[in-house]
Amino acid sequence: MDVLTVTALRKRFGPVEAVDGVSFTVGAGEAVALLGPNGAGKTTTLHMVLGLTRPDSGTVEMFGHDMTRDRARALARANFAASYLHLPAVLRVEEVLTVYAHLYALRRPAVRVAEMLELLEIGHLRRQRFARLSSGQQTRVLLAKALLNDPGLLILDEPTANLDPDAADRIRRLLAEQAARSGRAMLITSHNMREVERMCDRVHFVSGGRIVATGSAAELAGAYGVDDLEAVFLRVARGGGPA
Ligand SMILES: Nc1ncnc2c1ncn2[C@@H]1O[C@H](COP(=O)(O)OP(=O)(O)OP(=O)(O)O)[C@@H](O)[C@H]1O
Repeated sequence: MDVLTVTALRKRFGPVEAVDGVSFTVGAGEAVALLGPNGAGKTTTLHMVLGLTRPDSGTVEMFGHDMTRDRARALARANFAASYLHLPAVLRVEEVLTVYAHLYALRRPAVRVAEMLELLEIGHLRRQRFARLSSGQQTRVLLAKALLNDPGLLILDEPTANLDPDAADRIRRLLAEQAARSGRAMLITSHNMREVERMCDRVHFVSGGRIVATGSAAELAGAYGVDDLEAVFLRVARGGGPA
């Protein structure tokens, strides 16, 4: 069953056709990546998926609910993390997570917050104000917030952008293990091709607001006659086609 169905999404900002007819699905337990050069339309697509940006046309259906008509129910089983999100800066880490645990109407908020502090290895930061954290520490708190409601669909805009290689590796493992165990679906954007190779079952290359290539990392490398996704990216970004 598909948890997310995106159909013919379009969004124009003035003269810029940011998203120009994007369609894809994410199945239960599937990890799907949107890749592409800066300005390709990935974040705009994610924001339309989340109902943060209203599409000019096209539809988004999440867990069978239409995003325009029934946003609250569509999003009840989803969550989102991005390094540009701002959590309440003056609150301490534990307080931030507690606010979200209540917003999500979790049954045992204190227990769940404690679990997330341990899972993301941020227990030692629980009394620090969010604004005072390093960017990598903030990323962990944002991921803790995104996992609080045990989402069936986790949407991540560059999930490890601020993390050191060791922390990024641990977070990738954590997300992949959790997804495998719970059947969680993920929709990810990333500029880290190895991350995508490791985490994602399917990749959509976006260029100029359109999906221009789709497949698993191995399928795409084969189609373009190159060794890995990084090389596919360079070919696609520079206007090259399959071999
Ligand atoms: N709110 C906005 N107002 C005007 N133009 C916008 C707005 N948001 C995005 N754009 C434009 O839409 C295009 C797509 O931007 P988007 O952020 O979706 O790209 P992206 O693929 O996520 O890029 P990056 O890899 O740099 O994050 C860009 O040309 C951008 O300047």
